[in-house]
Order: sequence, then C-alpha cells, then structure tokens
Amino acid sequence: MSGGEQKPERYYVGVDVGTGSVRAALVDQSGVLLAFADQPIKKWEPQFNHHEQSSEDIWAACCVVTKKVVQGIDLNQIRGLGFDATCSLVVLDKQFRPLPVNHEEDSHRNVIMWLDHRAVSQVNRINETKHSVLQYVGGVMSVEMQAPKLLWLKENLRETCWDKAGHFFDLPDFLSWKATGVTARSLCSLVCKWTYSAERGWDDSFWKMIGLEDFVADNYSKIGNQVLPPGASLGNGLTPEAARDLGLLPGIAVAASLIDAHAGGLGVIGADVKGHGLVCEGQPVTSRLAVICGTSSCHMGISKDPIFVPGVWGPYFSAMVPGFWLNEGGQSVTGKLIDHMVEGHAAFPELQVKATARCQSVYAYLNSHLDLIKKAQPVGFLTVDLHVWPDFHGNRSPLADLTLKGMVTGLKLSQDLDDLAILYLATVQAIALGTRFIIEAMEAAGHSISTLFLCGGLSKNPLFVQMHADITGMPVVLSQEVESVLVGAAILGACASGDFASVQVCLSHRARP
Ligand SMILES: Nc1ncnc2c1ncn2[C@@H]1O[C@H](COP(=O)(O)OP(=O)(O)O)[C@@H](O)[C@H]1O
Ligand SMILES: O=C(CO)[C@H](O)[C@H](O)COP(=O)(O)O
Repeated sequence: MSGGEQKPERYYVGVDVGTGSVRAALVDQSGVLLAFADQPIKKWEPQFNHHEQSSEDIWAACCVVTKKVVQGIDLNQIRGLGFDATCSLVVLDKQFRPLPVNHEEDSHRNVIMWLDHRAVSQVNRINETKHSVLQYVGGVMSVEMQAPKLLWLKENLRETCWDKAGHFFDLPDFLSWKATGVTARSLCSLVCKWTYSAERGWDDSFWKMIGLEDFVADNYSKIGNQVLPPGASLGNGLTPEAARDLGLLPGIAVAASLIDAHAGGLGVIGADVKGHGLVCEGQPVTSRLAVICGTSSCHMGISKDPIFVPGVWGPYFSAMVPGFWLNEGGQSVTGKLIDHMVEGHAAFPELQVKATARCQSVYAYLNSHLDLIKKAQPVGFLTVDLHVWPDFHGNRSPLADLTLKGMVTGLKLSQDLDDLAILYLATVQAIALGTRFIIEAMEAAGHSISTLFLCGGLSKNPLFVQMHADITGMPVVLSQEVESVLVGAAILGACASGDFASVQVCLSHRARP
C-alpha cells in the first residue's frame, strides 16, 4: 500500500471475523502488519445442521482485539478501519435489537451462521424456480446463501422473528453499521450472497417468485437499498459510542466491508512476485487463484469478462477487485474437516500428550510423524490404500450438491498413531484433490490459472501447502504476511481514509508479497 507521497506514520486497522475467532491488525502504509490480536467467539449448534452465533458476542470480541492492537499508538495516527467477516446472517428488530433465530427464543443467538444447513427445503424450492438470478451463483443456489435462510425464518419463526425483524444484515455489513450507524450494504455481500446485481440492482420477480415479496413492498429497506463498493467511506466515520467501544477516536474513516474470503483474496492476489521466477510473473492477474483456507476453503479467480462456471459461484461483478468479474469456488469444510478427523480418532489423546511434550501443535507433530513413517518413500505413497471423500458437509463446488456425504475407504482394525497420521494425510490430500477438481471446472469454462496464492489458517500447515502444489501441479505462493486476510481488511480502511484513491491503487502500491 505504500504511496511515496504519504507520511510514514499513518496506520490502518483491519478486523477479520472468522468462523472460530476474531482477529485484528494494525497495518502501516506499506501493508506491513505491526500488531496482531485474536479472540475466540462463541458458537452454538442447538440441533444438527443449525449453527448460530451472537452479534453482541462478536462485537465484544472486535472491541477486545482492536483495543489490543492499538495499545501504545498515538490514536491520531490511525486513519481508517476496515472489517471483513464470514457471510453469516444477522437479525435485528426495528430498534436494532437482536432477535432469536431459534425455536428456543434465545435472542442472544441472533446469527444464522454461513455453514448452517437448516434451509434445505427452502433452497430446493428456490432452485426449482430456475430464475435467471441463479445463473450468477453457478446455476444452483447454495443453502449457505441468504435467500433460503430468510425464507426459513419466514416459514418457521413468523411471530418470534420474521414479523418483528427490522434489519437483516450480512455479518460484514452488521459490523460497519455498528461502527458508523450507517445501514448501507457492501456490494460484495449483496452480490455474492443476496442475488443483487451490480448492474441491475434487485430483481423484484425473484423475491416475489420465492415468497419473499415483503422485501419488494418496502423497497428492500430491511435487506439494503443503499449499496456501496467495498472500501467506500461510510457516513461520518466512527460514532462516539463505537469509538469508546473500540478504543479509537470518533470520526476515523470506516469502510464498506468485504466477506472474509474476499478480503483474503484482496490481500494476496495483487502481490508483487518479481524476482522469484514464478510462471505468473508477467502474466495477467487473472492467471492467479487466491485460495483462502480456514474452516472452509474459498477459491477466488477473477476475469475481465464474465465466465459462467457450472457449480462455481458467480460470476460476480466488482465483488472483490473493482472492475473485474469474480468466480468463487469453495469447499464448505476443510480446516473443520481436518480437525474433525484428527480429534475424532481413538489415538487423539495420545497425539495431544506427545505434541504437548514437544511443545508442538498437533499438526506439526503429525507432519513430523509422517516423515518418520514414510522412510525413503515420498509421503504421498503412504495413502495408496486409504482414501477420503471430503464432502462431509455437502459439496459446495463444483458439484453444488448439499446432499453429498463424506466417505473413507481402506480402514483397518488398528487405531494407533500411525493410522491417525495416515488418515490425516489422506484428508489433506482429499481436500487438495477437491481444489484440483474446482480448478479443472474453472479452466473448462474459460479461466486460465497458473499459480495459487494461499492464505488463512491452513496455509500455516506445510503439508497442506505441499499437497496443494503436488496435486494441482502449480506453484503455491505464500505471502510474507501470514495474516493476509487482515491486510485485505486494512486495505479497505486505507481506501476509506482517502489516503489512497481506490482499492486498485492500494493493491498496486503493496510493497511486499
Ligand atoms: N498452525 C497451524 N497449523 C496447522 N493448521 C492450522 C494452524 N492454525 C490453524 N490451522 C487450521 O486452520 C483452521 C482455522 O483457520 P482460520 O483461518 O483461523 O479459520 P476461520 O477464519 O474460519 O476462523 C483450523 O481448523 C486448523 O485446521
Ligand atoms: O462463504 C463464505 C465466503 O464466501 C464464508 O464466509 C466462508 O466460507 C467462511 O469462511 P472461513 O472458512 O474463513 O470461516
């Protein structure tokens, strides 16, 4: 982000709300991360496939981490604040108070999480309409998007939630509202998860056809009728109340937000790769695929013209990099699947004891254990008899089939640490093969991808990174800045502050890959 003409002592704060935790970073004008803090957030699973959170708990965590990263800094030097978050659905009443999204009427739990699969009947009916908006979500709407969840609320919680609701926010937009009092939505959220078109706006016929004509009647005031590009400055900036909560000064610029995967994409896709001998050096940015790997993995590819990839979300115009179309492939559970396989294995307690004794994470321990048992063979050979099909939470892309389930073949009676390590390897390989499957679908439709740019929690795992390189046959680039998603959020704040003319200018001035 460095602009030669700017003074060096200008800072930006990025806040990233993932599935399991909230992170904040203080970033300078060159995009260098100076301070980092994180804080876990609560999750509830009141019944199978229902996943809920609390917007108050999430905001409180944002406040804790922001206060930590600005400690010791002259607050006058902080010029802008940007948020990104998972695309969970936040429900508030007409006075902006939380409303319950559950049968227990617990209004603390007012967020339907992105991975919630309660609205299966609703999404099936939406897909049966074959409405033209579905062309822009890969041909099939996902149960993880907002329209089916809204319909579920109308059909299942009419009195306790639907009739009282005044505001339905995507989580990134909830955060920017909480910071500024401005209810404008980000183009990123509305285009990617709510069927809004950057060119044509809302499609009345879609909402009427699926039984949510209520939104049309009130001119979309509950889901957003003012839409801004990510990075646009909101209202008068931080309100005095939010400034007190966050430990910042009132009035600093706050940006229209991004979904977390998109912030990660922004954080890595423009990286300067000169001098590393990479095939993408000198190729257009459209040859790069950003893969944001956390609880889930999201595969973000951009193009100058719209590309329709069956089973891959989009094409979305200007939803990540302004002026470019975006296709977003995804695997609904990746980090969560690895954790599920490892933690559910009979040898997990032994693994924990051994990893703790060596002061290692369980992943680092498993990686070194695989090195021991592979002997002279390449590590991939350990799984010739063991295979995992990774769709334990359905297939987001490219099959776009939420009914798919996971599979493991080649199990034996032994359940020792070797078995756990090999099952872990097979799971990582299955996820990497899923990435290859998505890339093949994108290339068949017209993308030309040469290089992967990985970020997110799983990019800290060398085995995960190596398997992606081996299995896709492509070089994998990791940013020097591990927390690239946060850099993407801070880029938004820098843009909103006016220190940089646009998101593209911030990207092109990034000093470090
Ligand atoms: N140091 C690490 N080594 C290996 N895997 C890690 C490490 N840290 C996090 N992970 C993996 O990353 C996942 C979480 O990634 P993260 O980006 O923090 O998720 P989210 O944004 O969804 O909250 C975990 O499920 C775990 O499998
Ligand atoms: O659908 C999304 C992005 O479009 C979700 O926000 C994402 O899959 C969840 O992200 P994470 O794995 O980082 O928690």
